[in-house]
Amino acid sequence: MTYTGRTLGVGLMRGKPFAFYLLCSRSFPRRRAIVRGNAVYIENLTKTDNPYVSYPVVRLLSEYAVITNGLQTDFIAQALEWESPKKALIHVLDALDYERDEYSTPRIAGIIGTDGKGWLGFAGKEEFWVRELELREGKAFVTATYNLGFTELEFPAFESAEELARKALELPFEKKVLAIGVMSDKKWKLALCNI
Ligand SMILES: NC(=O)c1ncn([C@@H]2O[C@H](COP(=O)(O)O)[C@@H](O)[C@H]2O)c1NC=O
Repeated sequence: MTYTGRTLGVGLMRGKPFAFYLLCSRSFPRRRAIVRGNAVYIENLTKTDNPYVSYPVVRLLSEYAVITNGLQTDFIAQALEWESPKKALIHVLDALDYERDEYSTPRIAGIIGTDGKGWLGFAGKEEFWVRELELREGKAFVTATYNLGFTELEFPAFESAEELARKALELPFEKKVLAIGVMSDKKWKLALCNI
């Protein structure tokens, strides 16, 4: 199995756009996800000065859901008030850049639209990209902080956000901590699942 760190996918299941966030962590496995209103936050439960391990991970807007591995979630959500998903990802990821930690951890970000569109972005030390994606039935486009690049997975079928989060937690990656599932089914459906 591969260690991918924070792993993020966007896809389409039975015509419904979905996103998942799989938090894998070697260094800070004691975390939890908390839902507050239209947002989800990751809270680190061990004492540390590391500024990157507690953050807003999901923000649900009327037309878009934003999911990322850092504080860029809220900046991207704000930028969507005046610009396209593609430009919001380019501007915010370029401005914030990769994390200044010992791994130069990339910032990753995903957006899904209620209309079935999807976007992924990646800001690493050596690599920067933003992709506008044609989502395909039963598949997910996925990226991660480490060792994955950009790939497309066959995603196991699910009926609900709860099942989506459970399936994300079954993906064959190392050191899984928790998963979050978001799908658009008339309104946003959101679920959390711990290992
Ligand atoms: N978003 C997160 O949940 C998160 N967790 C850990 N990091 C960063 O990545 C470094 C490596 O963490 P790990 O060994 O758990 O993969 C940490 O020191 C921290 O700077 C994170 N930053 C980005 O992914």
